[in-house]
Amino acid sequence: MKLLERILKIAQESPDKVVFSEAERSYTYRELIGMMSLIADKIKQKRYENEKEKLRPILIFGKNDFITLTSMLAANMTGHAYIPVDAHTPFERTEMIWSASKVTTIITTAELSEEFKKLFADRISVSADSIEQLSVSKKFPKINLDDAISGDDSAYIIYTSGTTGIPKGVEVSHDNLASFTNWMNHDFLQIENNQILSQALYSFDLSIFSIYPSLTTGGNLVSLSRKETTNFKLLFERLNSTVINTWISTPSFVDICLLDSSFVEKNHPHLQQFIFCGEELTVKTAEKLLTAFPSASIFNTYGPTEATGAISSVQITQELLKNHTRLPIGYAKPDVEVRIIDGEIIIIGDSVAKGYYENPEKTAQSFFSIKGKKAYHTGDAGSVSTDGMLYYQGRIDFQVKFNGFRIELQDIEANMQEIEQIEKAIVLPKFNTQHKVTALVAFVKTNQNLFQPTDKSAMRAFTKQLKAELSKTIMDYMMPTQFIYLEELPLNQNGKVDRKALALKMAGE
Ligand SMILES: Nc1ncnc2c1ncn2[C@@H]1O[C@H](COP(=O)(O)OP(=O)(O)OP(=O)(O)O)[C@@H](O)[C@H]1O
Repeated sequence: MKLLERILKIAQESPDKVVFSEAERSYTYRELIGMMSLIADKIKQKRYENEKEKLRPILIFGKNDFITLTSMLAANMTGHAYIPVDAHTPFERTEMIWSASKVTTIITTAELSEEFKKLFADRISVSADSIEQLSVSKKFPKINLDDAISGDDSAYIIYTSGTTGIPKGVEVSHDNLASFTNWMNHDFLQIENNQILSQALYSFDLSIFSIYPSLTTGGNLVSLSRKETTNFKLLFERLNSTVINTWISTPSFVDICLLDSSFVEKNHPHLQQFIFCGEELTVKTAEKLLTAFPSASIFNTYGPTEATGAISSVQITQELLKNHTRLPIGYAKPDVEVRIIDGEIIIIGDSVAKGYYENPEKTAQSFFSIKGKKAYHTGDAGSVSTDGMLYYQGRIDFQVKFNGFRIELQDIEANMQEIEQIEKAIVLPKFNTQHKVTALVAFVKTNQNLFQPTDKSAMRAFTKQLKAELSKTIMDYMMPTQFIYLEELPLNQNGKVDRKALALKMAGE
């Protein structure tokens, strides 16, 4: 059954059930289908020069809101893949994605500045006002899913930044997405009338953890706007006035929430599970979370965009926390095999995406096949235990040579985070003009109130103590040469620690 058919079935059975909640308004499954069919009609009215053009993906430029979500689904309904681009994406990056994807249809759901208006001269604009047209009729909309994507048709193309800075579009098929969705619906807690947090931008593949499991099980997406995620006061107002059962975010985002004393089980008794992906879940974050929410289940999941969301998961228990300094990333989902080849995690099977859109060269570098099955080089170092538990050991491209020694930067970070006074640490190499590493710089967020940022002598004393402590667990040649203390580590728009911003900071020092 197509994913959209599953969503339609739920909508027909429970049209008045709430499917999506924003701060100001909620929407029902009937409105979801109504809005999809309204946008699909607009797409169908577009004239194409030839049949090939007609099949090209649709770029959707908008915020995390109901009209953007329904535009994405309408694209799939009319047989197109969608390319989600967040409305806050800088113009140049948007232009790069627009030209790399060679799209002919663009849907915009947010207000556009003049330069964007010019770039998207030929666009379908969808505004929130159209929803009001639907409210007039209470009849269930007629909808035809004959043209909807299925099988190996592409569902979406998500552009990741890529190490070169030129965006690469990961092309994910309907069946990739169905495999992920089925796994999510079976391997985690099954909650009736699930209220699922939808916080990740649609342009980040963490968003599929919320969208598809929720829509295919009759859940409600509790959607946080950018205004809410970037404003502490608004964020906690919203969180404290909303019921959430399933939490999905990066570990860095939950770290922010844990800063507020209101983020505890007493105030959120319905929050039953936390699912993390996208970056390393540290022992510290997991411990704090289990202290704040002792009855909740915490899952660490792992996967790159190229393998559709996540491919492994494990519940983080007190027992695991006791026995590990670096948490495992779990057991592979049933239709995926993980092998470690030359220290690198290789993912094989149904989750592996189709490749990089319109980029055969880059596709050939990372995608290959093993015994007729699709396989992907993750670029992550890892190991597997005899019982199949997967361990992550950092990005291979985060390995550097310093004074002749091969050093894993994330290994230093993990050891620093073991130290009680350190919340989070990021270690970056400093290069000279010959691209040789000349120093290792550690950016450190300490526990609150350890010392005043202006108190240089307290800072020096702490650095000395820190080095002494660290020298018990890391080799001399791994010791960072410089320690920079920050009140907060910057996050990128996907809610992961922004290493690029830190590197720029370092260059400016
Ligand atoms: N549970 C986890 N623990 C440790 N690392 C993780 C975990 N989940 C994901 N990752 C890291 O995130 C990577 C996948 O992230 P994603 O697909 O978003 O691309 P990215 O490389 O971070 O982003 P971009 O290419 O846009 O810079 C994985 O390859 C892995 O390095």
